[in-house]
Amino acid sequence: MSTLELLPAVDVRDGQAVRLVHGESGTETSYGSPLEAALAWQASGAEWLHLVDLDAAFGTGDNRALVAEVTRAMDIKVELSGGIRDDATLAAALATGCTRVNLGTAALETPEWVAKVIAEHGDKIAVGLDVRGTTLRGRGWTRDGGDLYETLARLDQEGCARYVVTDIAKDGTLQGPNLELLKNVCAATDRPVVASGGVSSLDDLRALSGLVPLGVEGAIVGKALYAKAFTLEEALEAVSP
Ligand SMILES: O=C(O)c1ccccc1N[C@@H]1O[C@H](COP(=O)(O)O)[C@@H](O)[C@H]1O
Repeated sequence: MSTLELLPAVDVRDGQAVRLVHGESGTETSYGSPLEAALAWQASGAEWLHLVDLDAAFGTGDNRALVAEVTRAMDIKVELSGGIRDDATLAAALATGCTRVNLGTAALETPEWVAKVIAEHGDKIAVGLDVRGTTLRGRGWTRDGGDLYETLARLDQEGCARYVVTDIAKDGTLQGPNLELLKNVCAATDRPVVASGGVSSLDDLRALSGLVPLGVEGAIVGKALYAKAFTLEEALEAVSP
């Protein structure tokens, strides 16, 4: 059986590594230098880094130079997201050498552009499906963007390689992942799914590992690592077969 991939998260706001609660602006807890955080996850054995420019996602500026510096400093694979919405921001993101980018708002607001870049870049493009219930949210999770399953069907048809599914109600809360949502998404698509939101314990990671046969490929872990609920080494051990 394949091993669940773990993607420690570094979300950057105003130059700092932060965690939010429910993705809401103003709920930040700061954890210092994004580069130091990323290097620490790499040193602890991470194979992936999930790196988010939150200011670009919220439209409150950007941390592009900093996320590019962090990406270039990594020897591991980087999934880069936040504010990648047009040719210029996509080109800049890919030029960092990241392994793939994660598109959120663009998949809701400019579907023709997203279909074009999926066709051009294949599995370098993932789409972030950030949901409340079954309603997608964009622009820093502040605006509704349509139905999850209708959008998923459209993106599947366009050849989207992978989805990063975040339950906003769980994100940053340490309440456990939404396993029902993940099962439902896996039932609706044959593409790999990266789970995001709510991981609080090693048992949560074991539960997500149990969904690997259904199509869950990986899990983003944020608050639990920063809050020291467990170490990354313990997490990697927990998901190893
Ligand atoms: O990761 C977060 O906590 C988060 C909170 C609020 C908004 C976005 C967030 N993260 C990620 O940002 C990208 C979407 O950016 P965009 O819409 O393409 O500009 C996506 O990966 C979200 O999961």
